[in-house]
Amino acid sequence: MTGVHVTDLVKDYTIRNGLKRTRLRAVDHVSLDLTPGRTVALVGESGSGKSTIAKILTRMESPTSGAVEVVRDDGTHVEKAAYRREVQMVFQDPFASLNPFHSIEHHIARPLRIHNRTAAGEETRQRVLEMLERVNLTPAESIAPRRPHELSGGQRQRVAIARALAPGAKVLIADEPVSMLDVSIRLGVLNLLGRLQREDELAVLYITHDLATARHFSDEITVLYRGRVVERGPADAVILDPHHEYTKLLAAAAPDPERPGRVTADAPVDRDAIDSTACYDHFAGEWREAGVPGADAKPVART
Ligand SMILES: Nc1ncnc2c1ncn2[C@@H]1O[C@H](COP(=O)(O)OP(=O)(O)OP(=O)(O)O)[C@@H](O)[C@H]1O
Repeated sequence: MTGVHVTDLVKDYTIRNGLKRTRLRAVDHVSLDLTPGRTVALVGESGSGKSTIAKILTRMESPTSGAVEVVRDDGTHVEKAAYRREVQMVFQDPFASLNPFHSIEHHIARPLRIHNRTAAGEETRQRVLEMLERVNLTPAESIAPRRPHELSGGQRQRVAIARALAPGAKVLIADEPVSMLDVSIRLGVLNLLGRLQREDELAVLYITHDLATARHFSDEITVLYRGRVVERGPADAVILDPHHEYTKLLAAAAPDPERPGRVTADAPVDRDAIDSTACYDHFAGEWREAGVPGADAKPVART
Protein backbone atom coordinates (compact mmCIF):
# COMPACT_ATOMS: atom_id res chain seq x y z
CA MET A 1 0.00 0.00 0.00
CA THR A 2 1.10 3.49 -0.77
CA GLY A 3 0.66 6.87 0.90
CA VAL A 4 1.75 10.42 0.18
CA HIS A 5 3.50 12.90 2.45
CA VAL A 6 3.37 16.51 1.33
CA THR A 7 5.68 18.71 3.34
CA ASP A 8 5.92 22.47 3.28
CA LEU A 9 4.84 22.79 -0.35
CA VAL A 10 5.25 26.19 -2.01
CA LYS A 11 4.36 27.12 -5.59
CA ASP A 12 5.05 30.55 -7.02
CA TYR A 13 3.97 31.63 -10.49
CA THR A 14 5.48 34.55 -12.33
CA ILE A 15 2.86 36.77 -13.90
CA ARG A 16 3.99 38.94 -16.80
CA ASN A 17 2.16 42.17 -17.41
CA GLY A 18 3.96 43.94 -20.26
CA LEU A 19 7.50 44.47 -19.01
CA LYS A 20 6.50 44.11 -15.41
CA ARG A 21 6.78 40.77 -13.63
CA THR A 22 5.04 39.92 -10.41
CA ARG A 23 5.13 36.82 -8.29
CA LEU A 24 1.97 35.03 -7.27
CA ARG A 25 2.15 32.53 -4.43
CA ALA A 26 -0.50 29.94 -5.36
CA VAL A 27 0.45 27.41 -2.65
CA ASP A 28 1.88 28.68 0.60
CA HIS A 29 3.66 26.12 2.79
CA VAL A 30 1.07 23.36 2.63
CA SER A 31 1.60 20.04 4.39
CA LEU A 32 -0.78 17.12 4.20
CA ASP A 33 -0.77 13.33 4.29
CA LEU A 34 -2.74 10.88 2.17
CA THR A 35 -3.00 7.41 3.64
CA PRO A 36 -4.26 4.16 2.08
CA GLY A 37 -7.99 3.59 2.44
CA ARG A 38 -8.69 7.18 3.45
CA THR A 39 -10.02 10.23 1.64
CA VAL A 40 -8.86 13.75 2.36
CA ALA A 41 -11.07 16.49 0.95
CA LEU A 42 -9.36 19.69 -0.09
CA VAL A 43 -11.90 22.50 -0.07
CA GLY A 44 -11.65 26.19 -0.79
CA GLU A 45 -12.92 28.87 -3.09
CA SER A 46 -11.81 29.29 -6.68
CA GLY A 47 -8.16 30.33 -6.88
CA SER A 48 -7.22 29.00 -3.44
CA GLY A 49 -4.60 26.67 -4.91
CA LYS A 50 -6.39 23.31 -4.97
CA SER A 51 -5.66 22.40 -8.60
CA THR A 52 -2.07 23.58 -8.28
CA ILE A 53 -1.57 21.08 -5.44
CA ALA A 54 -3.19 18.36 -7.60
CA LYS A 55 -0.87 19.17 -10.50
CA ILE A 56 2.19 19.02 -8.27
CA LEU A 57 1.10 15.69 -6.79
CA THR A 58 0.70 14.23 -10.29
CA ARG A 59 3.97 15.83 -11.45
CA MET A 60 2.31 18.02 -14.08
CA GLU A 61 3.90 20.98 -12.26
CA SER A 62 7.03 21.16 -10.16
CA PRO A 63 7.00 22.85 -6.78
CA THR A 64 8.98 25.97 -6.02
CA SER A 65 10.00 24.31 -2.76
CA GLY A 66 8.87 21.58 -0.44
CA ALA A 67 8.63 17.83 -0.79
CA VAL A 68 6.16 15.29 -2.10
CA GLU A 69 7.08 11.78 -1.04
CA VAL A 70 5.17 8.71 -2.12
CA VAL A 71 5.97 5.99 0.35
CA ARG A 72 5.09 2.29 0.56
CA ASP A 73 4.15 0.44 3.74
CA ASP A 74 7.69 -0.88 4.11
CA GLY A 75 9.05 2.68 4.09
CA THR A 76 10.54 2.57 0.57
CA HIS A 77 10.01 5.59 -1.66
CA VAL A 78 8.12 5.24 -4.93
CA GLU A 79 10.24 6.69 -7.72
CA LYS A 80 9.82 7.81 -11.33
CA ALA A 81 8.00 5.17 -13.44
CA ALA A 82 6.28 3.62 -10.44
CA TYR A 83 5.20 7.10 -9.32
CA ARG A 84 3.54 7.75 -12.68
CA ARG A 85 1.78 4.43 -12.42
CA GLU A 86 0.67 4.64 -8.80
CA VAL A 87 -0.40 8.28 -8.58
CA GLN A 88 -3.26 8.96 -10.98
CA MET A 89 -5.64 11.83 -11.56
CA VAL A 90 -9.30 12.08 -12.47
CA PHE A 91 -9.98 15.46 -14.07
CA GLN A 92 -12.95 17.74 -13.72
CA ASP A 93 -14.02 17.72 -17.35
CA PRO A 94 -14.97 14.30 -18.73
CA PHE A 95 -15.54 15.88 -22.15
CA ALA A 96 -12.02 17.28 -22.53
CA SER A 97 -10.09 14.50 -20.81
CA LEU A 98 -10.88 11.77 -23.35
CA ASN A 99 -9.60 11.81 -26.92
CA PRO A 100 -12.58 12.01 -29.31
CA PHE A 101 -10.74 10.04 -32.01
CA HIS A 102 -10.08 6.96 -29.91
CA SER A 103 -12.37 4.19 -28.72
CA ILE A 104 -13.10 3.58 -25.05
CA GLU A 105 -11.12 0.35 -25.35
CA HIS A 106 -8.09 2.29 -26.56
CA HIS A 107 -8.27 4.69 -23.61
CA ILE A 108 -8.04 1.86 -21.10
CA ALA A 109 -5.79 -0.51 -23.06
CA ARG A 110 -3.13 2.17 -23.48
CA PRO A 111 -2.21 2.61 -19.80
CA LEU A 112 -2.38 -1.18 -19.34
CA ARG A 113 0.23 -1.62 -22.07
CA ILE A 114 2.39 1.37 -21.19
CA HIS A 115 2.67 0.25 -17.60
CA ASN A 116 3.15 -3.40 -18.54
CA ARG A 117 0.00 -4.53 -16.83
CA THR A 118 -0.85 -6.97 -19.64
CA ALA A 119 1.03 -8.99 -22.23
CA ALA A 120 -0.94 -8.23 -25.41
CA GLY A 121 -3.96 -8.94 -27.55
CA GLU A 122 -6.74 -10.94 -25.98
CA GLU A 123 -5.40 -10.55 -22.44
CA THR A 124 -5.48 -6.76 -22.76
CA ARG A 125 -9.00 -6.89 -24.14
CA GLN A 126 -10.16 -9.03 -21.22
CA ARG A 127 -8.62 -6.58 -18.75
CA VAL A 128 -10.34 -3.66 -20.50
CA LEU A 129 -13.71 -5.41 -20.22
CA GLU A 130 -13.06 -6.17 -16.55
CA MET A 131 -12.19 -2.54 -15.88
CA LEU A 132 -15.38 -1.36 -17.61
CA GLU A 133 -17.42 -3.74 -15.50
CA ARG A 134 -15.73 -2.53 -12.34
CA VAL A 135 -16.96 0.99 -13.06
CA ASN A 136 -20.46 -0.30 -13.92
CA LEU A 137 -20.20 0.35 -17.66
CA THR A 138 -22.11 -2.63 -18.94
CA PRO A 139 -22.45 -4.50 -21.18
CA ALA A 140 -18.72 -3.88 -21.48
CA GLU A 141 -18.54 -5.44 -24.96
CA SER A 142 -20.93 -2.80 -26.23
CA ILE A 143 -19.19 0.13 -24.48
CA ALA A 144 -15.60 -0.81 -25.47
CA PRO A 145 -15.78 -0.01 -29.22
CA ARG A 146 -17.62 3.30 -28.77
CA ARG A 147 -16.06 6.78 -29.02
CA PRO A 148 -16.38 9.24 -26.13
CA HIS A 149 -19.11 11.28 -27.87
CA GLU A 150 -21.32 8.21 -27.84
CA LEU A 151 -21.38 8.22 -24.03
CA SER A 152 -23.04 10.49 -21.47
CA GLY A 153 -20.96 12.76 -19.21
CA GLY A 154 -21.36 10.35 -16.29
CA GLN A 155 -20.31 7.38 -18.44
CA ARG A 156 -17.27 9.31 -19.67
CA GLN A 157 -16.24 10.09 -16.13
CA ARG A 158 -16.51 6.37 -15.33
CA VAL A 159 -14.18 5.69 -18.27
CA ALA A 160 -11.78 8.31 -16.88
CA ILE A 161 -11.87 6.54 -13.51
CA ALA A 162 -11.24 3.15 -15.14
CA ARG A 163 -8.34 4.65 -17.08
CA ALA A 164 -6.84 6.09 -13.89
CA LEU A 165 -7.06 2.73 -12.12
CA ALA A 166 -5.82 0.68 -15.10
CA PRO A 167 -2.09 1.19 -14.45
CA GLY A 168 -2.52 -0.07 -10.87
CA ALA A 169 -3.14 3.24 -9.13
CA LYS A 170 -2.64 3.39 -5.40
CA VAL A 171 -3.23 7.11 -5.01
CA LEU A 172 -6.09 8.91 -6.72
CA ILE A 173 -6.25 12.67 -7.09
CA ALA A 174 -9.84 13.55 -7.99
CA ASP A 175 -10.05 17.21 -8.99
CA GLU A 176 -13.72 18.25 -8.88
CA PRO A 177 -14.66 14.88 -10.43
CA VAL A 178 -18.41 15.51 -10.47
CA SER A 179 -18.81 19.27 -10.70
CA MET A 180 -19.41 19.19 -14.46
CA LEU A 181 -21.92 16.36 -14.28
CA ASP A 182 -25.65 16.63 -14.00
CA VAL A 183 -26.70 16.86 -10.35
CA SER A 184 -28.77 13.68 -10.68
CA ILE A 185 -25.75 11.49 -11.50
CA ARG A 186 -23.13 13.03 -9.18
CA LEU A 187 -23.96 10.77 -6.28
CA GLY A 188 -23.58 7.64 -8.43
CA VAL A 189 -20.06 8.64 -9.51
CA LEU A 190 -19.03 9.57 -5.95
CA ASN A 191 -20.42 6.26 -4.64
CA LEU A 192 -18.41 4.48 -7.32
CA LEU A 193 -15.22 6.26 -6.24
CA GLY A 194 -16.00 5.33 -2.63
CA ARG A 195 -16.44 1.66 -3.50
CA LEU A 196 -13.25 1.50 -5.59
CA GLN A 197 -11.36 3.22 -2.80
CA ARG A 198 -12.49 0.63 -0.27
CA GLU A 199 -11.84 -2.32 -2.62
CA ASP A 200 -8.33 -1.16 -3.61
CA GLU A 201 -7.50 0.67 -0.36
CA LEU A 202 -6.69 3.76 -2.38
CA ALA A 203 -5.38 6.94 -0.82
CA VAL A 204 -7.65 9.65 -2.23
CA LEU A 205 -7.42 13.42 -2.43
CA TYR A 206 -10.92 14.71 -3.22
CA ILE A 207 -10.83 18.31 -4.42
CA THR A 208 -14.16 20.06 -4.26
CA HIS A 209 -16.08 23.26 -3.67
CA ASP A 210 -18.91 21.28 -2.20
CA LEU A 211 -18.75 20.92 1.58
CA ALA A 212 -21.73 18.55 1.71
CA THR A 213 -20.03 15.91 -0.45
CA ALA A 214 -16.68 16.61 1.23
CA ARG A 215 -18.26 15.65 4.54
CA HIS A 216 -20.08 12.63 3.19
CA PHE A 217 -17.25 11.13 1.14
CA SER A 218 -14.16 12.07 3.14
CA ASP A 219 -12.51 11.07 6.36
CA GLU A 220 -10.69 14.36 6.74
CA ILE A 221 -11.14 17.88 5.43
CA THR A 222 -8.38 20.38 4.77
CA VAL A 223 -9.57 23.93 4.14
CA LEU A 224 -7.45 26.08 1.88
CA TYR A 225 -7.62 29.86 1.75
CA ARG A 226 -5.29 31.91 -0.44
CA GLY A 227 -2.93 28.96 -0.75
CA ARG A 228 -2.76 28.31 2.99
CA VAL A 229 -4.31 25.62 5.14
CA VAL A 230 -6.58 27.44 7.59
CA GLU A 231 -8.37 24.46 9.11
CA ARG A 232 -7.96 20.69 9.11
CA GLY A 233 -9.48 17.78 10.94
CA PRO A 234 -11.94 14.91 10.80
CA ALA A 235 -14.72 15.69 8.30
CA ASP A 236 -17.53 15.90 10.85
CA ALA A 237 -15.53 18.10 13.22
CA VAL A 238 -14.64 20.61 10.50
CA ILE A 239 -18.21 20.87 9.22
CA LEU A 240 -20.11 20.69 12.49
CA ASP A 241 -17.66 22.66 14.62
CA PRO A 242 -15.77 25.02 12.29
CA HIS A 243 -13.31 27.30 14.09
CA HIS A 244 -11.79 29.45 11.35
CA GLU A 245 -13.92 32.33 10.12
CA TYR A 246 -13.40 31.22 6.53
CA THR A 247 -14.62 27.67 7.25
CA LYS A 248 -17.61 29.14 9.09
CA LEU A 249 -18.48 31.10 5.96
CA LEU A 250 -18.15 27.99 3.83
CA ALA A 251 -20.23 25.91 6.24
CA ALA A 252 -22.91 28.61 6.34
CA ALA A 253 -22.98 28.65 2.54
CA ALA A 254 -23.15 24.86 2.18
CA PRO A 255 -26.24 23.52 0.45
CA ASP A 256 -29.20 22.89 2.68
CA PRO A 257 -31.45 20.03 1.55
CA GLU A 258 -34.42 21.97 2.90
CA ARG A 259 -33.58 24.95 0.69
CA PRO A 260 -33.86 24.88 -3.08
CA GLY A 261 -30.87 26.03 -5.11
CA ARG A 262 -27.23 25.18 -4.67
CA VAL A 263 -24.73 27.28 -2.82
CA THR A 264 -21.07 26.32 -2.79
CA ALA A 265 -17.73 27.47 -1.53
CA ASP A 266 -17.82 30.10 -4.23
CA ALA A 267 -20.39 32.11 -2.31
CA PRO A 268 -19.23 35.73 -1.80
CA VAL A 269 -16.64 36.07 0.94
CA ASP A 270 -15.84 39.16 2.98
CA ARG A 271 -12.09 38.98 2.52
CA ASP A 272 -11.33 41.78 4.96
CA ALA A 273 -12.77 39.71 7.77
CA ILE A 274 -10.58 36.70 7.07
CA ASP A 275 -7.22 35.96 8.63
CA SER A 276 -5.05 33.55 6.67
CA THR A 277 -2.20 33.47 9.22
CA ALA A 278 -3.78 31.01 11.64
CA CYS A 279 -4.93 27.44 11.14
CA TYR A 280 -7.20 25.50 13.46
CA ASP A 281 -5.95 21.95 13.74
CA HIS A 282 -8.70 19.67 15.09
CA PHE A 283 -6.20 16.83 15.47
CA ALA A 284 -4.07 18.89 17.83
CA GLY A 285 -7.12 20.67 19.27
CA GLU A 286 -5.46 24.07 18.98
CA TRP A 287 -4.67 27.02 16.75
CA ARG A 288 -1.39 26.90 14.88
CA GLU A 289 0.49 29.16 12.53
CA ALA A 290 -0.81 28.74 8.97
CA GLY A 291 1.78 28.50 6.26
CA VAL A 292 4.31 26.44 8.19
CA PRO A 293 4.73 22.68 8.17
CA GLY A 294 2.50 20.79 10.61
CA ALA A 295 5.18 19.41 12.90
CA ASP A 296 6.96 22.76 13.22
CA ALA A 297 3.84 24.88 13.38
CA LYS A 298 3.76 26.78 16.64
CA PRO A 299 0.54 26.91 18.62
CA VAL A 300 -0.87 30.42 18.59
CA ALA A 301 -3.15 32.00 21.15
CA ARG A 302 -6.59 32.79 19.79
CA THR A 303 -10.03 33.12 21.18
N1 LIG B 1 0.07 28.41 -14.87
C1 LIG B 1 -0.25 29.43 -14.09
N2 LIG B 1 0.34 30.63 -14.23
C2 LIG B 1 0.05 31.67 -13.43
N3 LIG B 1 -0.84 31.62 -12.42
C3 LIG B 1 -1.47 30.45 -12.22
C4 LIG B 1 -1.23 29.30 -13.03
N4 LIG B 1 -2.00 28.29 -12.58
C5 LIG B 1 -2.71 28.78 -11.54
N5 LIG B 1 -2.40 30.07 -11.32
C6 LIG B 1 -2.95 30.95 -10.25
O1 LIG B 1 -2.70 30.29 -9.01
C7 LIG B 1 -3.80 30.49 -8.12
C8 LIG B 1 -4.34 29.14 -7.69
O2 LIG B 1 -4.94 28.53 -8.82
P1 LIG B 1 -5.60 27.08 -8.75
O3 LIG B 1 -6.05 26.72 -10.12
O4 LIG B 1 -4.67 26.15 -8.07
O5 LIG B 1 -6.86 27.35 -7.80
P2 LIG B 1 -8.11 26.41 -7.50
O6 LIG B 1 -8.37 26.50 -6.05
O7 LIG B 1 -7.89 25.07 -8.07
O8 LIG B 1 -9.26 27.14 -8.31
P3 LIG B 1 -10.50 26.49 -9.10
O9 LIG B 1 -11.38 25.92 -8.03
O10 LIG B 1 -11.11 27.65 -9.82
O11 LIG B 1 -9.95 25.44 -10.02
C9 LIG B 1 -4.81 31.34 -8.88
O12 LIG B 1 -4.61 32.70 -8.50
C10 LIG B 1 -4.44 31.13 -10.33
O13 LIG B 1 -4.79 32.24 -11.11
